[in-house]
Amino acid sequence: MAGGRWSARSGADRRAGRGGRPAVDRPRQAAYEAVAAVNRDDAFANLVLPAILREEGLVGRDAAFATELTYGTLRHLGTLDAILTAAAGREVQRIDPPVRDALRLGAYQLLHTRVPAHAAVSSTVDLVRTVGPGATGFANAVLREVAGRDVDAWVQRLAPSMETDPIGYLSLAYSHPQWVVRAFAEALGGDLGETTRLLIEDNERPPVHLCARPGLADAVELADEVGGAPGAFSPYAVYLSGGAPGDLPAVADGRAHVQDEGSQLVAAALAAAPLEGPDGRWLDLCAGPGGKAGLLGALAAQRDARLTAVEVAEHRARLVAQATRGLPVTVLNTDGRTVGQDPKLPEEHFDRVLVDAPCTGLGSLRRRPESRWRRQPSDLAALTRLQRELLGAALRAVRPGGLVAYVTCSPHTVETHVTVTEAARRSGVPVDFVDARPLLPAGMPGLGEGPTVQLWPHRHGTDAMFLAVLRRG
Ligand SMILES: C[S@@+](CC[C@H](N)C(=O)[O-])C[C@H]1O[C@@H](n2cnc3c(N)ncnc32)[C@H](O)[C@@H]1O
Repeated sequence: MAGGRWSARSGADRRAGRGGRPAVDRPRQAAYEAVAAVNRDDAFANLVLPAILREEGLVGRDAAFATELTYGTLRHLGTLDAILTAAAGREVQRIDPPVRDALRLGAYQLLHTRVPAHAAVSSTVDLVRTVGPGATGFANAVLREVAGRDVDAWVQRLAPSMETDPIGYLSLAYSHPQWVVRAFAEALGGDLGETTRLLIEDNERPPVHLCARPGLADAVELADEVGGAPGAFSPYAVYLSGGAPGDLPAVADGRAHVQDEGSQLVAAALAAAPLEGPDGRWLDLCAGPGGKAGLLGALAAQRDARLTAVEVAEHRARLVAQATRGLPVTVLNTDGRTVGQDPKLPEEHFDRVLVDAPCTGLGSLRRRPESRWRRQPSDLAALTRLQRELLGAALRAVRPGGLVAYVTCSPHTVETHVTVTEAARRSGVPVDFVDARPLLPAGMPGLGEGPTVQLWPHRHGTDAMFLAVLRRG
C-alpha cells in the first residue's frame, strides 16, 4: 500500500496561510490527507489514517473528528460525487483531484454532520487555497450550491425512481456501486426492504468486538475489565464502547484479540460440529492474519488438539505466528493448494479443516470504507477460482468422516453457494452438507433455511460472514 506517500510535503507547509497563519485546522487537514492518499495512491484508510493522526499528534476529539470525516466521506463517496457533479455542472472526475477531494470533504460536512454550513464552506475554501489555489471561487460556488438542499432533497432530485429502477435508486441514495446492491439483493432473496436496511448499516461506524480466548479469559469478566458488554451471540464476544483496543492489557497479554463476532461464530461452529473418531488434527488453510487461528488454537488447547495454520503471504504468516504464540499451533508459510505435495500437508490427514477463503470482502464494507469503490465484478473470476481450488485442497486434506468449514466475509452468491457447490462437485470425493444452524448459539435469529448460514450486519450486528460445513464421506 502506498500510505507512506501522504507526507511528501510537511504539515507546516501545507497549513501555512497568509502571514504564516494556519489556514486549515488540523483535523480537517488530516482527513484531507487521508482521503487524498486513498483516492490518489490506493492507500487503505484503516492503515493510512492512524499514521497521519500520529504524525500530526492528533488525539481525543480532534482524532475522532478527523476519523469521522475520513470514513464518512469515503463511505458516502458515490452519493457525494453525484451531488457535486450536479452542483458543479460538470463531471466530478473532471475536477482537479486535490480540489475534488477537498470538495468531497466539504460536501460530507454539509450533508452529513452538524458542522454549521458557513464553517463547512469556509474551512473547505481554506483547504482549497492550499491544495488548488486557483479554484477557491469555484469551490465556494459549488459548496454554496450543495448547501442549498439537504441530502434527502438531493437524492430526490438526482436518483432514478425506486419503482422503475430500484437498484439505481438504492445505489445513489445509499452510496454503493450498483453491482454490489444487485449482489446483496440477490443474496437476500430479492427483498429490497432488507437490502435497504443492509445498505444503511454498511454506512454506519462498526462496533469493535473482542474475542475472550477460551481457557484464558471469560467474556463477562473481560467486559467488566474493559468497560464493555458481553456479546449477544458468541460466548467469547465483548463489545467495546470506544478507545484503542490495542492498548488494553488483555489484548497486549494475549487473553483476548480484536475480532468481529461473526468471525468468532463461524470459527467456533467448526469446533462445535459433532465428529466421530479422532479429533486431534485441525487445519486452517487460509490463516493470515490469525484471528480465527487464535480462537481455534485456544479451543484446540482445551481439547488436546493441534492446529496447523497455513498462510501463503510471508508477512501474514508472521502475523499468524504472533497471534497464536503460546497456543498449540504450527504455522506453515506455504500455498494451501499444495495439499498432497507438501509432506506437512498430507491428504486424508486432518479431522477439522477451516477454509476462510480470500474473497471480495463485500461483507465487511463497514470496516473498509474505500473497498466498495475499489472492488470490481471482474475480480470475481480469479477469486472464485482460488476459492474452489482451496476448498478442493481442504477436501483432499480432510480424512473420511472429517469436517470442512468453508467461510467467506462476502455474501455474494457466486463466492458462497456457487463456489461450494462447484468445489464439492469437482472434488471427486463424497461430500455431505452438515446443517450449520445448530452449530451456532441456540436461539440465534435470522439463520434462514440451512444447511448453510449467512450472517448479516443489519440482522446480527456482525460482518456478513457465510458458513458452509461439509462432511467428507
Ligand atoms: C480472508 S483472509 C483469512 C483471515 C483469517 N482466517 C483470520 O481470521 O484472520 C484469507 C487469507 O488467505 C491467504 N491466502 C490467499 N491465497 C492463499 C493460498 N493459496 N494458500 C494459503 N493462503 C492463502 C491470504 O493471504 C489471506 O491472508
